[in-house]
Amino acid sequence: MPTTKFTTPERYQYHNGFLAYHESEAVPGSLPLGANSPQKPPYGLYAEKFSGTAFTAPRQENLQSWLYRILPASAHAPFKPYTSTRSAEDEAQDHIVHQLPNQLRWDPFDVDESVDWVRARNVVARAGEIALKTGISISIYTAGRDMDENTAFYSADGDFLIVPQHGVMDIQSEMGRLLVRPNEICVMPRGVRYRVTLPEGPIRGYILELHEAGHLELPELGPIGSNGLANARDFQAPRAAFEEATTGTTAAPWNVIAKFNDRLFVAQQNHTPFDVVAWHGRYYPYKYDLGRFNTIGSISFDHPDPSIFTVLTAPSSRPGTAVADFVIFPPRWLVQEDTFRPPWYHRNTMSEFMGLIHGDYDAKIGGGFKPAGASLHNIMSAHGPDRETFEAATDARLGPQMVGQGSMAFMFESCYMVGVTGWGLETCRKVQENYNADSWESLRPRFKAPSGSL
Ligand SMILES: O=C(O)Cc1cc(O)ccc1O
Ligand SMILES: [Fe+2]
Repeated sequence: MPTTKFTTPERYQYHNGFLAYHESEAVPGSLPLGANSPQKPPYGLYAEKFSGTAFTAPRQENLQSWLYRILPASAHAPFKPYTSTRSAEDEAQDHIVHQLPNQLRWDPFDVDESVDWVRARNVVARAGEIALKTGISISIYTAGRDMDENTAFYSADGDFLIVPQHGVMDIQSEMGRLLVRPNEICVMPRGVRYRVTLPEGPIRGYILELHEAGHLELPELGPIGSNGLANARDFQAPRAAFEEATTGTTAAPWNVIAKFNDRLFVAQQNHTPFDVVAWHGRYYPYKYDLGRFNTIGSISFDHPDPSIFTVLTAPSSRPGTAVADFVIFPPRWLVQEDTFRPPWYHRNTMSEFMGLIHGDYDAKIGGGFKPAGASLHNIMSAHGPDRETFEAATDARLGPQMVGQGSMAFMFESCYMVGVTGWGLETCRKVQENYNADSWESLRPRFKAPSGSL
């Protein structure tokens, strides 16, 4: 099978390891020795602490970094609302959340080439309260333009788990540069300032926004042992890289755009935010190549729970119950004997939002679930293979079988009931009217009572 694994172009340099403690210096000697905040940090840099968890969060969960930069992030004018191109009524309409028990499926979302990363996102499903640090938002992003020169963006609303479906993202962040391509994912933590450019044209993809306090983790491996699924060494963080600050009256102004409680604000400053010469800590953006996922499955019988495909999980306070799991369905061999191999028909106490990066999803061979589309099976909304998949799997002669070749479906699974936004239901115009009819309503009873039993 070997799945394609990406290599790294020379221009990008990474540290490897999942939430490992990294030290990164763009200029040798710019990290202070044996102290975080000496009276005079090396080379006249300012020291800045960047907290991703409460100061007193338990050691294992505690994510903080120290940044050594030319000017501190606070050196900017006050934030003002960022002007919107749409009316307040339209925006309000798009954000209303509708709780619905229906199974939903969307055709591929259109790319809006007129916007950049700042305006790229449309929330399709949501739970919780951003200001209380609870819940998640699921968005579709599309863009056709680089972010303006001298512009940086950050979100105070939570970590972004970015799942590109189309197009390449070149991300210049405070901590360094990341190249993110479809079949890779990127986690951009709350607060990190960054600028997105599109070296190969338009982009489209999905974002899981984690409003909940806390961060994505690797799942426990239990009896699997010490390796498998997403391996820690395959997560890549940027190495420190900086631009010279330009200060004084000749400096071009910079715009820092903040997403704050789902509203955009802008503040001006006369120096680049990308002036971090060195950093150390565990709070930083990172990326992961889904082609490196070590997929594990049944080698005997029955269809295992999809939790074996979890890449990252954001735990709730209830053990084993996730605020959000990011689960993938990579190419894999199926060998189970006397088994209905696709997913079972099921109802789930968790909500399941699915997307498709490329290829076909093996539980929906009847068509209709397409790359750049999506589906939502909310809490206790019944679902499972479509009729075509059911019939093919029931009648198949079982032998070793490769599924998902050239394909990558994924699921954001959450313990929350997610509401569908006005944008997701109406504005995007992608909801499939015939999802139930096309998938399940044509299933016929196959029950035959044994003779003499009635
Ligand atoms: O519904 C789906 O297609 C996702 C899914 C896949 C699987 O293998 C088992 C359970 C499940 O919800
Ligand atoms: Fe499911």
